[in-house]
Amino acid sequence: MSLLALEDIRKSFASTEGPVPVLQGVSLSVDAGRVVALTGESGSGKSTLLHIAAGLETPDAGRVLVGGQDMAALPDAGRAQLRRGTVGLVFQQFNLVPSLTVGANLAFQARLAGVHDAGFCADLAARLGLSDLLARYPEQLSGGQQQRVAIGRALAARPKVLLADEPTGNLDEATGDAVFALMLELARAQAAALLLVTHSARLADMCDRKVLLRGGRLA
Ligand SMILES: Nc1ncnc2c1ncn2[C@@H]1O[C@H](COP(=O)(O)OP(=O)(O)OP(=O)(O)O)[C@@H](O)[C@H]1O
Repeated sequence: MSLLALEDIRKSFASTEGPVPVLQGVSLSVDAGRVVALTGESGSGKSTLLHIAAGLETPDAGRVLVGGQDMAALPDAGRAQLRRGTVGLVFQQFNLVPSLTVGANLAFQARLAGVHDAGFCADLAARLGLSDLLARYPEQLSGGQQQRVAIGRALAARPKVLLADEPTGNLDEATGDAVFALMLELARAQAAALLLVTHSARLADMCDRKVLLRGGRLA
């Protein structure tokens, strides 16, 4: 079954010259244990599509199904619960909680979802090279360290659907490759659906499928 299904998604943004269509009928599904790379040039609408998949933005038309459930058909509380328990997000703004340590940030999503596992969290921290930073606060981290915390926070909650927008964009090549491989390994091991945006053809080649967004449609 598709854990994530986007059906004929359309989205325009208002501008002074009138509405600008960004997504013009995008359909995409990601099955359990599969990793799909979303590519496309800057401004092609990749982040917009990911935000819609996450329920953070509403499409003008089309449906988003998570685990077979239509996001728009759920009441706000149900949508929030689905997002908390099922969907993991790694976005370009890392949205770490500034008042919490790295360790508490790593555990944050898992605690919200009611699946916190201290051992798994510690293992993730080690694999992400964060073990020595657990007592620090986000403002005391580099951009790449913050990015790894955001990835760890999402992975620690063992989401069934993981959406990631250039998740290794702030990391050097060797670190980025290792972190990318970890995301793929866990998604496959946990039978999660992973949809990620990447500008790297090399990283996209490591995924099960590559899709290209161009002219508002998937090519
Ligand atoms: N809230 C908004 N209001 C108006 N226009 C927007 C808004 N969000 C995105 N856009 C426009 O929609 C288009 C797609 O933006 P989006 O961020 O989805 O592209 P992208 O493919 O993720 O780009 P990049 O690779 O540079 O991150 C762009 O032309 C952008 O200017």
